[in-house]
Amino acid sequence: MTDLLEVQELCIEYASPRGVVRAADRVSFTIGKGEIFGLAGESGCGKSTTAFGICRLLRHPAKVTGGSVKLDGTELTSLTDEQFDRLRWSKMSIVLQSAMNNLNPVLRIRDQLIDAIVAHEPSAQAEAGQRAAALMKLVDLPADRLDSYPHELSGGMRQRVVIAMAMALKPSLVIMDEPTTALDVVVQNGIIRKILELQRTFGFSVLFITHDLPLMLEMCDRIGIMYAGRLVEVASRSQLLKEPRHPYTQGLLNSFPSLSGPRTRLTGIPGSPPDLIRPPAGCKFEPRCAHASPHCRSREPEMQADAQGQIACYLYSKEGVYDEVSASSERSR
Ligand SMILES: Nc1ncnc2c1ncn2[C@@H]1O[C@H](COP(=O)(O)OP(=O)(O)OP(=O)(O)O)[C@@H](O)[C@H]1O
Repeated sequence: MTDLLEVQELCIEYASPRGVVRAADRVSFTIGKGEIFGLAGESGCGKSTTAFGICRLLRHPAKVTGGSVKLDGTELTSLTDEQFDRLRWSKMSIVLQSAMNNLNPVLRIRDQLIDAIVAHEPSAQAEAGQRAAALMKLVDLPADRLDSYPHELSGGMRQRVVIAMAMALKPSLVIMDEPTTALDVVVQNGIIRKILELQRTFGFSVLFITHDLPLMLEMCDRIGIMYAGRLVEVASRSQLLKEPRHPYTQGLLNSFPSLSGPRTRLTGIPGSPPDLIRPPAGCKFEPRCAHASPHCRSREPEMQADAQGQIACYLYSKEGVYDEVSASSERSR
């Protein structure tokens, strides 16, 4: 599969009165053309910061301090704001948790859709009204809702409008950060089905973020697991369902009940994530890890690729195995 998005060593920091929070720490992953890629991890691990860094929605005091983001070969980090604005919506669009954050409360839906189209395709002025109506149809909303203001629509309808808007210019990448979290389960299901249908029809790639791990495992082709600002494992959905490898991934998956498998006791993960201002020197998960060895405390494992995906854990690297062997022979002396 050809890569559409290539994120390399992305670093994002927040300056705070207590010190610098490194919310995304050398994050690297790729998303293939037409692929749905998920970012998962506990609250505060840096998922939204990473996504916002990619689509340049970070606000002060957040700052990209290093790394590279390429979309279809174009380096995004060096674009001017003006160049980036041209690319946003046309090549990359964004669907956020609360539709009210995406929509202008004082503009009718029709005007918002037309504005989005004409801002990037000035020549489409004459046909923009028709295109707006077609977009409403695409997300199963009646055309007369074009005359509504956002507050006159239900939460589910608003989110459908936002999805329609994200589709307006046929982008190659859609970033979805908790697109259904604020909605009830039934509405949520309808929206997810719609997103998948549109994705199959248009073939765009998706960067998908949700707290709902079962949903992520259902939707995504590949998933990156983040912990304390670092990606610790990247693997296909089938690999994660069959054999999650990183102790953190295993803990995360054990925190959710399975709807289809046998009933098992939910174990969760003891402890809490580290302070990102003063993270541990070695593996950031080491203080909570049942498999930690002395090596894990002294140096952070690097992400390594193998047949099952990518993993940053000494349990799966020769370096860690050798260290564990020498540590145990020292212990037995
Ligand atoms: N304005 C800010 N100033 C300082 N630190 C911040 C700020 N915004 C976010 N952070 C920190 O950055 C880290 C990453 O936050 P982020 O919101 O990206 O995580 P997340 O994984 O998306 O969480 P959630 O799932 O709750 O949305 C957190 O530790 C958070 O406390």
